[in-house]
Amino acid sequence: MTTIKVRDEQEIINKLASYIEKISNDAINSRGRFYVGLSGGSTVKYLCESLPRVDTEWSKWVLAFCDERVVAEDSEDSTFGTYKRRLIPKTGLKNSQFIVLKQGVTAQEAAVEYTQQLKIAFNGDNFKFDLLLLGMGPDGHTCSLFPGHPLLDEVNLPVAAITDSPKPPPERITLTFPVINNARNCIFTISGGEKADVVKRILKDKEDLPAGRVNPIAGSAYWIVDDAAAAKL
Ligand SMILES: O=C1O[C@H](COP(=O)(O)O)[C@@H](O)[C@H](O)[C@H]1O
Repeated sequence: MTTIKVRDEQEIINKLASYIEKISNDAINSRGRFYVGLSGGSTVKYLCESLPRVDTEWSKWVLAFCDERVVAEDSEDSTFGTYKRRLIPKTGLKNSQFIVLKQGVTAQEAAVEYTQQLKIAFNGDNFKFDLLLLGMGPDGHTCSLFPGHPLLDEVNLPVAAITDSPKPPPERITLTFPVINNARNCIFTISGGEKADVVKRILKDKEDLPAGRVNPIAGSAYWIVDDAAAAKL
């Protein structure tokens, strides 16, 4: 786990852009594709600012979601819907490069169908992302993996449904830890004083909270944290 302390949100955006540029170009040069997982919440804001600056071959990107809300695509809560409106027009990406949630089905059905789409994208069962772009809530959740939830211990399903998310909306799908910790790189972007406590609990006190379980077996985890969020380290 590497902690990168930066001054403010602008520096988070700068740092994120340079990491993404390097990781995407390394992946494209070595394997011809760049597999990336996106999160919702505050990560959207950082990616909408940093990705348009990245010098990369956009056509080689394959984009999935670390978690997604089971809502209509035109809902404010849809993570893909938000990227579609706010990010795609600012980059060379096309809608068709995103692996999106099937509409009009239950969370369980959506998780099964999403798994099928990932099998096609990865050409098999080994879902190895080059990069997962992660956020963390003030309770320590990441993706839609919440403290104390049984999904933290899911070892069989690569993508699981959750219908009792403590943070609305309640119905979501999420990658599980076997896939998260199979990634080559994970990057958290964390800002703001309201996250200072949980940042300390995880990075200093080593408390067992979901975001602290992100520890890729053969990869790297980076925490880009601004001064306010790092205040208690
Ligand atoms: O609900 C969610 O929350 C987390 C954290 O959000 P943040 O706004 O505190 O950064 C986010 O990473 C996840 O994708 C989202 O569905």
